[in-house]
Amino acid sequence: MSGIRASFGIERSGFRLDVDLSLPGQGVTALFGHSGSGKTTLLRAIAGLERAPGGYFALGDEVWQDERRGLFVPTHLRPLGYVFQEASLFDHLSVEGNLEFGRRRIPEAERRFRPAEVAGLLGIGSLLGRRPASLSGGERQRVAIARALLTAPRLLLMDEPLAALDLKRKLEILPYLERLHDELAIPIIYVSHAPDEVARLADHLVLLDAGSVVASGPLTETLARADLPPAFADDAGVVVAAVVAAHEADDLTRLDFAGGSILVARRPEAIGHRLRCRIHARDVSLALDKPQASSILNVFRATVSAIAATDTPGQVLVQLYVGATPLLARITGRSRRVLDLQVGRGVWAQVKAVALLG
Ligand SMILES: Nc1ncnc2c1ncn2[C@@H]1O[C@H](COP(=O)(O)OP(=O)(O)OP(=O)(O)O)[C@@H](O)[C@H]1O
Repeated sequence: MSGIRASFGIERSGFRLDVDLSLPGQGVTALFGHSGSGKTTLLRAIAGLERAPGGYFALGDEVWQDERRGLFVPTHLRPLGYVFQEASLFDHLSVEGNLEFGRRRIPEAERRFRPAEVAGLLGIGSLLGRRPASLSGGERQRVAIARALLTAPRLLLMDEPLAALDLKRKLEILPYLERLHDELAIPIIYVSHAPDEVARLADHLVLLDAGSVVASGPLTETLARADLPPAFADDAGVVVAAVVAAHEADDLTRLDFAGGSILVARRPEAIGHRLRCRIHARDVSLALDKPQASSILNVFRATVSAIAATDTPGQVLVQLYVGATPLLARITGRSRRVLDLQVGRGVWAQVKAVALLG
């Protein structure tokens, strides 16, 4: 399958969704934006639950909607799975009954997974005899995802599937979502307003603001942009793909990335394990000379590639490259002047904190 095309103009009182997107046909695409930016409306339009003149949607060469040709496949005939914030399970059926319901919705010839396989993937094999009312929020959500998968979807839509869960349940379910990502060849469109969730799971990122797309591109590249609207600069930071390279003395682990390595507090993962790290722009500071006596372990030679204003008076966002890896640093306008930072200039970047995303 090649990519996904989605083009919608949907008018509401005081709000207009206006998007024309080309998305990859595999991996996780995150729709990210503030409350009211139109994420759910876009997901509903993709599902065929919102209809407006001129709408177009295609998954590879399967066109589900092309209003100009009078084509509109109704939601129940679209091979998609939709997982909501709150799992809507049938309480009168056991977990197994709920899964069976999903499987029976489609003809035998179209079934792609066996219930045992899906139950294994989502770690719910021991829950099959239970009633949904006796499950935790995280378990219910895993059952809802399993049921959606048994309908053999060609596309999985997830609307803040973790938002109703507390942190402990969120952390419990994230590895299962990662497994979906790694083991299934089903594209997932994932709505979230939690930056860490997006940083951990997504491959492609769409930023929505007031119904419009302000950026759409590969996750690492898009997060590293210094020119995003100020509303997104507040929480600016990059995601770096790294691999566990060595466990060192002093309870440290060394992670290698394209262009360097970074030391973090000792990790349990084996050498060779891949991890994503998030480095916030506010945790990166810059110097012209290599800092000699510093408590900060991670200092990199870097080259300034862009400088942009933020909406915080007196602060700028600096994009730099450490080898092939971009970083962002949020510094004051005064520091920029004192250091005479210009595009192309070599600097030393000190990274004060690294968040490991598992
Ligand atoms: N049924 C509706 N009728 C009229 N306006 C609506 C309807 N549903 C949503 N809206 C409006 O459309 C806009 C976008 O809403 P939407 O739910 O898509 O945003 P969102 O980004 O998903 O927000 P959140 O993160 O809070 O879920 C909002 O201004 C909302 O008030």
